[in-house]
Amino acid sequence: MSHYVDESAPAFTLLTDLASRQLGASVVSANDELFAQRENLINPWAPSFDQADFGHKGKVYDGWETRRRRQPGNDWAIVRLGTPGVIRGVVVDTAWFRGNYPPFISIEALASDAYLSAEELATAKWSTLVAKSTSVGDSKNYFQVSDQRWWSHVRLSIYPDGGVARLRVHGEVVADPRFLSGTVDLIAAENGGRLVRTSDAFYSSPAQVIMPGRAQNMGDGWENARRREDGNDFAVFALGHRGTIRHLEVDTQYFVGNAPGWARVSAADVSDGDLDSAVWTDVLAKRAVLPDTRQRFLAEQSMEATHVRLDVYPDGGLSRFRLWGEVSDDARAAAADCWRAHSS
Ligand SMILES: NC(=O)NC(NC(N)=O)C(=O)[O-]
Repeated sequence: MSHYVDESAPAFTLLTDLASRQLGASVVSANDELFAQRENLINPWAPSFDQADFGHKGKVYDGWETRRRRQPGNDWAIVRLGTPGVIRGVVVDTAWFRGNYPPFISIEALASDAYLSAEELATAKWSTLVAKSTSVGDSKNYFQVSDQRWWSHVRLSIYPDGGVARLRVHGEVVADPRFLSGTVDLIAAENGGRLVRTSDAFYSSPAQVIMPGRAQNMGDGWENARRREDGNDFAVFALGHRGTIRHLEVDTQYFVGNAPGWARVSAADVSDGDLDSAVWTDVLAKRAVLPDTRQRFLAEQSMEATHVRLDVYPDGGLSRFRLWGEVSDDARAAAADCWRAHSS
């Protein structure tokens, strides 16, 4: 599940993929999927292709593919996002679809805090985020979005038919404030936590360690390269909302021969936005950690924080990182304002 970083891609691709299966998204419905199943659209890994792989219905593709259309109209698929969010850009990846990609696509969205059925979605009111636009085959097609509202579902339309390997919907999580009460994971992507800096994401990105649930394998965590120079690897995360950390989880499961020897977690209140002058305070002083073990620690400091820095020594990977605590009252009020202000 490697989270490769493409330096030439637009900046919005560094934001959370709200449509990823890793975040809990699903492909609710599609009008056709004869050649290849719609669920492939949201696989977190890069699309693959096997020249020799044919099934009963034709060439096997790692994507969503409809039949050749013989009637007027167009094909579509609907994705329920893993969490609601403001969408900053969309990637329609037609990897491996060369003679069967859709020449045009469009993206619409809707916002609902209900669990809408496929039937309800079919008759719902959709807003256009990307008007009908050209797409090319075997490529990542990037579309910037400037709308400021939050959305819960997107509809990808393809004209007239064809195949799309992946749909990535990048943006900022807008957490439902009703679920920010009590003890929550302040760094969880589903609560708005996000990676802002890292020393090295050679094999896979630290953005994965804040995804929901347990890691499925080593590829579902953060793995840097073997460090051959001085220093140590690190990742800096913004918490979804300012809060007080009470206990932490440093989970090295699946990292058997490549777990860090030691880890340290420090926190800062960067409410002024100046990360470069942040003053970091240890919430977990540097300590030895075990391989392949979910380790829980009490926070050594009670302080309000907006950002957290995870240092690993000298290098090494983690599968999950959790920071349990309470969102501060003013941050929860701000989240409620954001939920209301951005709703459509
Ligand atoms: N070689 C193909 O990909 N052909 C067809 N698609 C599949 N999946 O077989 C088609 O017509 O698009």
